[in-house]
Amino acid sequence: MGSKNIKLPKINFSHEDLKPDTLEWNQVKSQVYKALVEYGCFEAFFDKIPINLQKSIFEVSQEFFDLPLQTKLKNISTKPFSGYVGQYHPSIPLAESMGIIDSNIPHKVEKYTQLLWPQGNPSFCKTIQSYLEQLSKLDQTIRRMIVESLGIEKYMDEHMNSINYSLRLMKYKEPQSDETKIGLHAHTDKNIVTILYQNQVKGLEILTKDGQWINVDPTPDTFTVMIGDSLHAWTNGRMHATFHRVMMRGNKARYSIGLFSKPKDGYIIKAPKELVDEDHPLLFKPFDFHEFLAFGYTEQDMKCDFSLKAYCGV
Ligand SMILES: O=C(O)CCC(=O)C(=O)O
Ligand SMILES: [Fe+2]
Repeated sequence: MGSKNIKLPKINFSHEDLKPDTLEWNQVKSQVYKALVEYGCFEAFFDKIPINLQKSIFEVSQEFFDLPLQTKLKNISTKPFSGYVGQYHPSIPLAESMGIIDSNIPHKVEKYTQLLWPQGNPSFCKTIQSYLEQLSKLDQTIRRMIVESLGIEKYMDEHMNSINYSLRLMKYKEPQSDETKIGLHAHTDKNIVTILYQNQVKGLEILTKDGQWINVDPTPDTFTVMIGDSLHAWTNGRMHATFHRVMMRGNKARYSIGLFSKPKDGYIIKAPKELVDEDHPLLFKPFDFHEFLAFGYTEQDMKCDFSLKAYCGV
């Protein structure tokens, strides 16, 4: 049941000088920590995406989804859920998505653009790159604050350098009836941190720890930040990984864009020893993210509520 009363915490990242060791930084950091322990999620007010980029990111996304199916299918990937996925599953026919993996690596976005538009599409390429460049600063600020809050600064460089970014464009068709239809089933993300942005069509819901679904209702300059399983594991359970889903209503298609920080190939996720003690026994055995990801799409995973626990719970 959706609850109308609870609202996600909203945190302002748009101070002029949000730099480590300032009063502003420490204030925002304590809000981030509190929100992530309590909800694993918050809304971030972030003004580094200029209005023209806020607009063009959805324009290029729509341009992509309007391509003929044959063209979209050129972006297929050997990694699960990474390339173009026409339908995640027959039970959620409204959803369609396109992943650009490791999009922070130079020339990756050029390569995807070239594949889809051999004649070139500089505005697609540039829009995706600028969006990634700006929004990844928010991801970095948040992860830095998390490491500081946990008092494990000696792992700062290792943690900051352990990730790559994937960007995923998503479209959910309008339900074409008065009913509410499922857009995406309830799940936790498997990566480190996810930052979601949507055109102004609502649909995202998150589950609170006490089992209430709350609607997320962002504005054009707010982004929804949530913790994935891998960061939950790395922090030995201190950061909550949020269950979320998409419910579609009304007569407008919903477009959303996800920025996913995720461990680099071969990086083993292992909670720092400083976070493990008698009161906080180790929750998960060390694991390889990409192997966990592959497990995530097996039948065994589909049957359990919390696949991380099934995969490597102690
Ligand atoms: O479209 C959204 O807002 C949510 C997407 C999502 O949860 C995901 O891709 O993991
Ligand atoms: Fe998700």
